[in-house]
Amino acid sequence: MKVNGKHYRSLWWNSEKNVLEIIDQRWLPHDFRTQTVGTMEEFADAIVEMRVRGAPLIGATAAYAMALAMKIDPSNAYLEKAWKYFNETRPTAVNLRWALNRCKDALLPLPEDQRADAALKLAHEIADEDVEINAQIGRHGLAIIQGIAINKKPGETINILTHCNAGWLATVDWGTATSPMYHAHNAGIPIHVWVDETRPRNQGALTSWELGSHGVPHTYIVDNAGGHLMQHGKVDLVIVGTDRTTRRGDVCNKIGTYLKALAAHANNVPFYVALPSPTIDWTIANGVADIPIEERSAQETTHVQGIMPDGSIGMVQVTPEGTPGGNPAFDVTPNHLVTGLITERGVTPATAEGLQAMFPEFANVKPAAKNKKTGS
Ligand SMILES: CSC[C@@H](O)[C@@H](O)C(=O)COP(=O)(O)O
Repeated sequence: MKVNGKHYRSLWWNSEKNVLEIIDQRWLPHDFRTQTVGTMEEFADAIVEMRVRGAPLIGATAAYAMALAMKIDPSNAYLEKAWKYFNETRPTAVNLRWALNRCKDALLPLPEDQRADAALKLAHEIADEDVEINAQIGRHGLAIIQGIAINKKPGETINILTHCNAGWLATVDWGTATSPMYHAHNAGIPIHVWVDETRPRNQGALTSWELGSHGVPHTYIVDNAGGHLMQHGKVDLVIVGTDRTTRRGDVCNKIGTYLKALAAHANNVPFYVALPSPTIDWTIANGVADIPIEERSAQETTHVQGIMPDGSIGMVQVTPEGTPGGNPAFDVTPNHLVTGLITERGVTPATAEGLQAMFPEFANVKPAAKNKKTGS
């Protein structure tokens, strides 16, 4: 996607310096800063501190992290150590484990002297695949938006609500939930996006920045406005992303998504979830019982970052001194509240049968004994 007229992915390989470059998302939307990531600690920190964030981007970053690990030490022991080290960075987005497993499975059979090159090649492949997957999600999501447009008057705007940032910043490019929006906008369909602010980290500000850069009309709203807008017919559909989808179609996404799904259900508003297949955890069915929910620092709830009167980026406290804050970062929306899952292969009902029909190669994955704390 474009930033000040220049095309960027959310991460890219700098072949002159032989390092990964990322956008440090902690400073957005106020400042566009890029950063090179060249050590194991920098990779882990980038994920933990949410310099990179969003399930698919976390997965792609982890693949580059494994490439670095293999450059440092291509032994089996270091491969296992790196897998464990990075797998513990964030617990909920299953794309992290998916990417680490894919790297491990591909690298273990290789002789050690081939692993560093193979790992880097694989990381590039995972990043490129993510872009293609998200473009496909956009094409399938576009068909849904076109279906809604048919029932509108010519030129009438379609209002879409989204939560968090499941945009190009959360992926390598296009985004998941935003990809149908970009495709619809590019196709000349008049859309307008209600952007939930998404407390406590305000990922909605990232979504607003993205949509604004691409010229997509949007309005930033407080998290609690969605139900009211739906009651008054001001939302035609909801599209959100997901960090982990179970094999029966329960979806785990940024905290507050569940409330949007409940409101959508009560108001007959279609509620779609856009996801690349690496976000599906085929080993679990019941998302509420089995998906590990990340609990982040209370400071993310008691403080808010923004532009200070002197133009610098600063943090202000919004609660009385010493107020305890609770910060579960994700929630689970049960499958019966989901109208459909928009995947790279098409749109499927959020059911075990629907997902298995779309991805038959995973039909026989065995349920794993789970460690709910780590999801592994
Ligand atoms: C395409 S991204 C889907 C999800 O990862 C996104 O909606 C989300 O919840 C991101 O959470 P974050 O905590 O900002 O990493």
